[in-house]
Amino acid sequence: MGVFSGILEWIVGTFGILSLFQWIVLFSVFIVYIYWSWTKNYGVFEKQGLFSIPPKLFFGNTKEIVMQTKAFTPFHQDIYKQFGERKYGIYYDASSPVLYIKDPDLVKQVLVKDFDHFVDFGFMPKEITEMPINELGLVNSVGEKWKSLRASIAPAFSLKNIKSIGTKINAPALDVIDAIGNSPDGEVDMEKLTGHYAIDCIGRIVFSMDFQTIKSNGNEIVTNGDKFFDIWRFFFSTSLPKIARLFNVSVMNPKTANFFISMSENILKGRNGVNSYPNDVLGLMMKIRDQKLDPEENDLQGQRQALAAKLMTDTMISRTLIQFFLDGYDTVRSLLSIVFYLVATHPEVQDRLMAEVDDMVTRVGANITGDDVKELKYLDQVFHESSRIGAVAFTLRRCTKKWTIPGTDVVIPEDMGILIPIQGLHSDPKYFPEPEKFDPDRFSPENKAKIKTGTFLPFGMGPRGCIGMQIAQMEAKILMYHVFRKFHLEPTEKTVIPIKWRVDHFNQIYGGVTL
Ligand code: HEM
Repeated sequence: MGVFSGILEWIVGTFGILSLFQWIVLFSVFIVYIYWSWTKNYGVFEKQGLFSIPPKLFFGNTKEIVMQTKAFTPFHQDIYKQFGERKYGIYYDASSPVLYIKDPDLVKQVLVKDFDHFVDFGFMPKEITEMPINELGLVNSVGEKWKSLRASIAPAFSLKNIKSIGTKINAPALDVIDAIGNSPDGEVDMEKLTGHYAIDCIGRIVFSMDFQTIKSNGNEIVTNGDKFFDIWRFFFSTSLPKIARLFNVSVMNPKTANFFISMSENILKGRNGVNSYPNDVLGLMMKIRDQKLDPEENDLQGQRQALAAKLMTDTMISRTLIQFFLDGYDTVRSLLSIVFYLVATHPEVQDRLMAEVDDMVTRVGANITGDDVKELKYLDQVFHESSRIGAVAFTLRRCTKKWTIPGTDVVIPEDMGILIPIQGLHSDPKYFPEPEKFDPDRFSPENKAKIKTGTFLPFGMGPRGCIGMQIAQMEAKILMYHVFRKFHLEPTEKTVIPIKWRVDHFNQIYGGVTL
């Protein structure tokens, strides 16, 4: 409603009250403009010899996703197959041609070697990325701003600086154990529970607070976290960025964004009054801001530390805090749901995993630390294999400096998107034989070394790879340890086997994960 009344206000404000004829002319011009701007790029790269999957009017190659007739994972696995043995080609994201890269060496080149040409994410057109209303931290930052921002907040995400992270996460993991134990019929919705766990981990790691999400079976944080993305806003803004910018339509649900902004600001205000630095991520960011970190001996690190202090304003701190909710909730919930689903449906894996966990229990009991986790080798294999099967479908970069596809004369212009098909690579039998099989031994120490670089990317790769990877892995592994220390999981009548994906969500299992 807001958009349409905005458009109407703008028209009336600009042109005054119009006659019916003028309305018809205006509407026709608008339709012709939309059609032209939508289709003007179709076929451009094909003339230079690149293969493409023929685009459908308005949808490009995304019709099944937009119409929700196919889930993200199988959709992207099929697209990957359609490119056959080609190393790259053109994929149409609605009206935009995107360079689709299949070859792992080229993937490495884009994400690491030639990173300077691909600094920005390509999930949103540049026009809307830079709108203040869409500015929610690192993910949305571009160019030099991103570089400085990432360098300044990196210490807050490193495990070295959160030494007690493992111990902190034991508390929410024990709450999960209680919730499973208290389930009256022995049936547990693991998807819901792992989501609550992800929120409580953020509370402990970032704020040293108990949000009590698990204990109270949900709260306002979960309700808002579930509403962060409005699909219509995303499609509207990415398909018609100029109009979205004109009418200030944000990609995120503004009420939800405001909820997290004011929550983060309030916690920070409360802390600013107290002259101490608790041992958590917020405490670390405050130390960076106040230049209270131990000085670095190395010159370069010292310079970075000084730069970080300059950038770490209160606004920056609260934006970074939101990042934890934005990126650390849904992702962790999805991955942990997949872990538990896959283990429950593969008893032989569960037996081996429980044997390893039991051995650790005799030594450390319920108080596992980050260092102990490193010794759980099979658990690590199970985690990696689950993240192969349950990875996000793709990641996107935007070309920030003209780039020539190696060995060709084809020039990729600034602002063009580059798609890295994570799920396609993970499901390619060339790199992962029998890809549909859940086989944690692919990641045994001897096999892991054989995995080709650029083919396994659950957290992306290179300077723009996932900054929360270590935290996410620790959260997942600690919970796996506690759950398999206490329980044996089995599918229920509700469990859909083999795995199927929901069409209305990026990465959730069809039928849920009731175990
Ligand atoms: C299982 C959990 C997670 C998965 C599978 C995941 C996956 C990813 C992927 C695939 C990317 C894109 C990387 C690329 O394109 O190279 C990414 C980026 C990012 N992730 Fe994660 N992530 C997870 C958890 C987290 C957590 C817990 C946080 C923060 C607390 C986080 C923060 C971020 C941020 C800030 C970026 C953007 C980095 C940048 O712009 O420089 N992620 N993540």
